[in-house]
Amino acid sequence: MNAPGAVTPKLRVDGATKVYQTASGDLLALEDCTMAVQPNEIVSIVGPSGCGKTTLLWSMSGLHGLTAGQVLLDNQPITGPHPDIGIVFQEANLLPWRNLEANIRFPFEIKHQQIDRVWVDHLLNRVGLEGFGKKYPRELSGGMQQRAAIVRALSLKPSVLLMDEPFGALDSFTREEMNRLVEEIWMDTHTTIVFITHSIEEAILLSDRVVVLSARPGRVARVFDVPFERPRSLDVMASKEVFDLTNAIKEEIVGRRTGITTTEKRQPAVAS
Ligand SMILES: Nc1ncnc2c1ncn2[C@@H]1O[C@H](COP(=O)(O)OP(=O)(O)OP(=O)(O)O)[C@@H](O)[C@H]1O
Repeated sequence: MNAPGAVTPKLRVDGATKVYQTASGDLLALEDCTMAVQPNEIVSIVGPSGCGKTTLLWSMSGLHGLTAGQVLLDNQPITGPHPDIGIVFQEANLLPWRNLEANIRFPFEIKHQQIDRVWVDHLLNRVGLEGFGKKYPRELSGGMQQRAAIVRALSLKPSVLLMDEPFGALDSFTREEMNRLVEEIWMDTHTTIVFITHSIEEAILLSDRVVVLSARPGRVARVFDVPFERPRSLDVMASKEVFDLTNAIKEEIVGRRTGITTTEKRQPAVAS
C-alpha cells in the first residue's frame, strides 16, 4: 500500500528470489531482490557478470516465474507475458524469412490485431528505417536490426519497455547512436524503461537511476540517482560530476566483487 499522495510505481519487484534447478543442483540466481521503477523513469541495472540481471528482467517481463517474491505492474502481480510490457534482447531476433515490414507486423498477427500503420510509420521514421520495409534481416546491419527490434517492441504501445543489453553486440559508434536514439524515443514517448547494461557510461547517459546488483545471488546493493538534465550533452558526459558518479558505481561493483567496501578503499594508509 502506498502512502496517501504517493505515486504508484509502474513496476515493483518485491523480495524476488529465483532458484534455477540445474544438473549440478540448485542455483540461487536472485535473492530477496526489491526495487521499484516509477512511471516514465529510465532505470538501468548494472552488476558483475552472472549476478542475475537477465533473470531479474525476465521476471519483470513475466517470461519466467519467481521462486519467491513477486513483480507488480501498476500494483497488479505479473503472472505471464503482458501486453503492456515490450522487450528488446541483445539479439534483434528478427525472423529471417520475413522482411522488415512482415517482422514488424508479426506481433499484430499473433494478437489478431490490426496494425497501427500511422504509429508504426512514425516509429520507423523515428529510428531512420523508413523505406527499408522490403529488406530482409540479412540485408540490414546489426544496428538497423536492433532499431527494427525496438520498433517491433514499441509498435504495440507498451507502457514499459524492458531492454536486455540491447546494444552489447554493436560497435561503439553504433552503440552511441543507439543510446541517443533511446534517449530521443524516451523524450518522445516517456515510456518507462528498464535497461540492462555492462556499460556504466551507457547507464549514466540514459538513466534517471542506476541500480547496482551484488554478485550472485543478485540483490540490490545500491541505487544511484543520475541528476543530469536531458538530453545529456557530450559536455555533460565529460564533466567531473559524471566522472565521479562513474567511479562511485564502478567502485560499488568492483568493491563488492573483491569484498572491499568503498569506504575501506578511501581510507588512507595508516602507519603503524
Ligand atoms: N535457465 C537457466 N538455468 C540455469 N541457470 C541459469 C539459467 N539462466 C541463468 N542461469 C544462471 O543464473 C545466474 C544469473 O544469470 P543471469 O543471466 O541472470 O545473469 P546476468 O547478470 O544477466 O549475466 P551477464 O552479466 O553475464 O549477462 C548465472 O549463474 C547463470 O549461469
